Amino acid sequence: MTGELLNVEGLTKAYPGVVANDAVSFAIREGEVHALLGENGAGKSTLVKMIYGLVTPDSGTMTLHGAPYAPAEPRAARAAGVAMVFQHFSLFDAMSVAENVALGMEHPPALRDLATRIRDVSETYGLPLDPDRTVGDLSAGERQRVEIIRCLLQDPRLLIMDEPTSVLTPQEVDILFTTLRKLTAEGVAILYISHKLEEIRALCDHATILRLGKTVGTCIPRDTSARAMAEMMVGSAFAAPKRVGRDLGAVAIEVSNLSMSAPGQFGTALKNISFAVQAGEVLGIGGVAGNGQDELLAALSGEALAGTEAIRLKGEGIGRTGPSERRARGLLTAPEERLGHAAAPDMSLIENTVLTAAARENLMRNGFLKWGAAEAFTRKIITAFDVRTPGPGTAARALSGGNLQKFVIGREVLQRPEVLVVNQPTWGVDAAAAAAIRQALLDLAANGAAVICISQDLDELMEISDRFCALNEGRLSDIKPAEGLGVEEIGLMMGGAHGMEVAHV
Ligand SMILES: Nc1ncnc2c1ncn2[C@@H]1O[C@H](COP(=O)(O)OP(=O)(O)OP(=O)(O)O)[C@@H](O)[C@H]1O
Repeated sequence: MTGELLNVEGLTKAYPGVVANDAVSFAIREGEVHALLGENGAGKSTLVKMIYGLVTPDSGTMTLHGAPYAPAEPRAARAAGVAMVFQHFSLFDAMSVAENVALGMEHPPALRDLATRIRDVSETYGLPLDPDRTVGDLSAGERQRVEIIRCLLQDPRLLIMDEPTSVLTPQEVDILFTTLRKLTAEGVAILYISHKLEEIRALCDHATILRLGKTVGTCIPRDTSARAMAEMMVGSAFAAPKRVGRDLGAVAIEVSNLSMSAPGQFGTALKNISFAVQAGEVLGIGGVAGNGQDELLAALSGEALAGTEAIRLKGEGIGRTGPSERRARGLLTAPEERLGHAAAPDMSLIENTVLTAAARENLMRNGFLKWGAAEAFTRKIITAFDVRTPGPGTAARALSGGNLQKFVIGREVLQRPEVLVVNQPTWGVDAAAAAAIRQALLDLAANGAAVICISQDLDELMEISDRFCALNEGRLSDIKPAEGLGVEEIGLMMGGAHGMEVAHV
């Protein structure tokens, strides 16, 4: 089980203004879980895309099982035994699990045979999944299993996983890790990208660390602390977020008996939600994604309209007020999905700044854009939030995931909101940058803003929230002070709707 599987030698890939991978070398052995660590923009995705045939290196070589390996496209990589599970799943909601799996196969068997094979793989690897279910009805964890099973049906020798646990409940993470350990016991190697360092310590045998496109070191995660790994990534020490004592002011936002029907077949209805947040306070809303988080954010942002009095901003009913008017009045939001929703992929960062900041930052005059002012504000975001990019004219889609996330949050924080609502503010963001974003949210509250943080990351919520509640199937739990809240109590508040799943291994 210790033979070398993949050897990467001097891989280089440059994009305009940045060398994403600069002579990267490392090796993966059969049967090991190998972590790829690095801060946002370090070059992890670019490296795995080259291994999977999605990006062609400018120079460098790879060998797989000792033979030259240079996949021109993913199909060639798959044929050579390399599979990849992406961060964003490419599944069709209206189709069944088996139909979705068939779509990703070169030569799919008859659906009935495929369903049997899916059941077999699902049993063997402890990944509960019914091939006949409609994908739109599945939780994020179950959707991921569709992708994993699609990969396993190809009998891979190397499985690449890009941030696989960011959408999973703790129980689903356990199921996934059990599956991955089974695979490695059979000699499959796993290349694992994640910013969750404790998970890496629990799962991975070796780690390679990238910084600014170069390999800067390796470590044995089990023997290295999470902080030491984070500091190897950044190249220096960084501060954990600090809370300062805060005086709470008047109620800034109040939601009363907010009910809304589900926006579509696969959405979640909001049921009688009530809460109030004072100036200077951080309210944390936990829960597994898909329990009404997006719908609550849409109701607060004004993308979905409620009854006038269902949402009150500084005492005034705004439930039927549109997004621009709410922004003008100081209620700002940053949705979860950064590409497409929070940012337009093909537009530059400057244009993306204008999309949400035009009114509050005074970036328009007589219907014309004040380009200089927009560029200056964009530069301010880039500097204050350490967004790694060649410049403000870069298209949003060219940023690494974590850097775009820093931009999206920075753009709202710097507009001095009176109420800020964020959904998964540090999704895909490295440890140091996540600490900086959390600090920015705390600072905002310290300066008198009311902050509502919707997140699946319980550690994050405990770190910054004054009070905590959870969304479960569109209902909000009781709201409790975050300090001293135990894991068990939090579990009860989350309702366990998706948490009781047990792997039949
Ligand atoms: N298609 C592209 N066009 C231009 N620049 C790109 C492109 N893809 C990546 N880059 C740049 O290459 C660098 C490395 O990006 P990459 O996505 O590999 O980082 P990463 O380590 O995966 O980051 P994250 O943890 O944020 O996902 C970044 O500076 C990024 O902006």
